[in-house]
Amino acid sequence: MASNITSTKAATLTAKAPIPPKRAYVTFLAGNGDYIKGVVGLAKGLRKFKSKYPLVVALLPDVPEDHRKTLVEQGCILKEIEPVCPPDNHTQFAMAYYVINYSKLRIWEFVEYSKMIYLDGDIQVFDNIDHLFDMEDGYFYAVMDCFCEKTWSHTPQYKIGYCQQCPDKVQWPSQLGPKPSLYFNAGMFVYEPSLTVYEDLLTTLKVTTPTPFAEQDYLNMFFRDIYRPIPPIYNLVMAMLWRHPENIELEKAKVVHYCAAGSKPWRYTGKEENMDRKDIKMLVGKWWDIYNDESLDFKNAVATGEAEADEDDEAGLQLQQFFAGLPVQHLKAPSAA
Ligand SMILES: O=c1ccn([C@@H]2O[C@H](COP(=O)(O)OP(=O)(O)O)[C@@H](O)[C@H]2O)c(=O)[nH]1
Ligand SMILES: OC[C@H]1O[C@H](O[C@@H]2[C@@H](O)[C@H](O)[C@@H](O)[C@H](O)[C@@H]2O)[C@H](O)[C@@H](O)[C@H]1O
Ligand SMILES: [Mn+2]
Repeated sequence: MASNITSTKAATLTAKAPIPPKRAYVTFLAGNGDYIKGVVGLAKGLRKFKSKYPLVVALLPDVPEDHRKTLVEQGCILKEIEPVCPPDNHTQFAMAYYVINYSKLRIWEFVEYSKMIYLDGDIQVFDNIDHLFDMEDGYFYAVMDCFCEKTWSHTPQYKIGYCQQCPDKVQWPSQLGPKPSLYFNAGMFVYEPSLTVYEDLLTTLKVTTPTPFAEQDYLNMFFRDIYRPIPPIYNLVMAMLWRHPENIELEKAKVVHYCAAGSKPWRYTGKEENMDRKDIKMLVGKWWDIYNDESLDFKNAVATGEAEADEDDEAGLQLQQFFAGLPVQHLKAPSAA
């Protein structure tokens, strides 16, 4: 009898126990090429800095079995997604392969998670960033991009030398209409999965003409009203090092985005423009240190019983100070996105 009472009581208690909101990092993997190395490196970097949350990998059907096995062995949670194709159009994407990046939109369907941080496979973390999950709900958080690379040569801002990183250097001419809204790099962002937003994203995409930066342009348009910039230490877009060094504190970078041409560590030759810089060589070396560190392999980390992440309160405080300094228009209530 006692066991029944116990089990009934336990069942009642369990039924009432609130389910804590689930959080995870998420990245995107397509093809059978070498981006697998980027994702393995990212999984090991998150582990090195004791993140409390798992890494989900949204992968396209063309990711081969051996790559999937490697990811599972590194403790990743695999979720296969169907490709998302933009409307037929003859847009010249900044990089031809950007067309596959629309498939990133599938991560809004991962509603088993209340909040996720998306990180490109060519990103590495160099500190614990779990505190970003505690930012106020209802906004889309990401780091502002730069318009100065020739990948932007198709845009009016590039043509007149305007960049949001230094808005006073070249004034936006009124004859070009309103100044462009703040624009984020879509290699890293903090978002909340939602089926209604997911359906809206896919429906709106059907009637949106594709543009050179593919899903990055699309996400900037879609989330314009709830976008909140976060400090560049959370997504060091490599070109900032030579385009806007005054905005960068390299030693404080918690997230580095190897997005400049020739900067992918696993393909690095040092031959492309700017790739012979000392800071680039240092960042590529730091990426390889993590990638080659066998103690960070999942099987070894489990064996040594890695400790839980200890929240970095100082970083959370600095983030609040950053928001306090934001112009008022970025603090307005979120509209339905
Ligand atoms: O062949 C590819 C190309 C891209 N990606 C994924 O798509 C993301 C966006 O592409 P990329 O980072 O090369 O764009 P960039 O940030 O350099 O413009 C990558 O980080 C990967 O996560 C991939 O898995 N396989
Ligand atoms: O599909 C469009 C891509 O656009 C972005 O990359 C670009 C962009 O940031 C430019 O500003 C840089 O000049 C360039 O180097 C960089 O590759 C995202 O990082 C990537 O994830 C993806 O969304
Ligand atoms: Mn990238």
